[in-house]
Amino acid sequence: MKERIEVMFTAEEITKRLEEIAQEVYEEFGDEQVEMVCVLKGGVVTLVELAKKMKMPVTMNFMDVSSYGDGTESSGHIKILRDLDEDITGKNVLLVEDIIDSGRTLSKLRTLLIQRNPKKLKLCTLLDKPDRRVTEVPVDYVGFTIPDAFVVGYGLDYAQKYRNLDYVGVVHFEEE
Ligand SMILES: O=P(O)(O)OC[C@H]1O[C@H](OP(=O)(O)OP(=O)(O)O)[C@H](O)[C@@H]1O
Ligand code: HPA
Repeated sequence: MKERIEVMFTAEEITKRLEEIAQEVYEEFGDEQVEMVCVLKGGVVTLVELAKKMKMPVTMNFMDVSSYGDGTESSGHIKILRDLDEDITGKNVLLVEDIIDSGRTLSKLRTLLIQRNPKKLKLCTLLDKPDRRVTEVPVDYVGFTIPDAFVVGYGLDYAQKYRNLDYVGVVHFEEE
């Protein structure tokens, strides 16, 4: 099988949407400092690109959780592989993800971070796939709502590949 990638959102469309989200975030936090928390690995591209558009002072921190193997199916388990290295108590926190699918990852992370008493916690995802939702989670900023298709690019992978694409595309699996 070989993979063919069909463009869903171009680099320009994503950039424009992230600019809009940065503006919405500014309307929420104003000039107060925001701790941007990235969920590795997929969230890293969105976090970096969004951070460049933010108008207030931001700091960055990283968590690594795992819910998927090498394929396209959720394992149903979330493992914290790396935790934040700073306390978020009393801070404005913006959790940045690449995609919400079943909702398990973000829901679990949200519960975990709320227990640490941030001043405010807002959730942002580049992509939302509501058809696949198993666990509801309130998301504050959504880049694009997409149908149930397996997508790659802009941080998202298939078997660890394609994270570096500057666009988001649907993967089609074809006979060689
Ligand atoms: O809503 P869910 O069904 O929980 O799926 C979403 C999660 O799955 C992907 O991460 P993955 O575990 O594949 O790790 P990665 O970011 O390192 O690719 C994605 O980056 C989200 O974190
Ligand atoms: O569509 C997807 N692509 C890549 N990783 C994912 N993790 C959940 N959904 C997806």
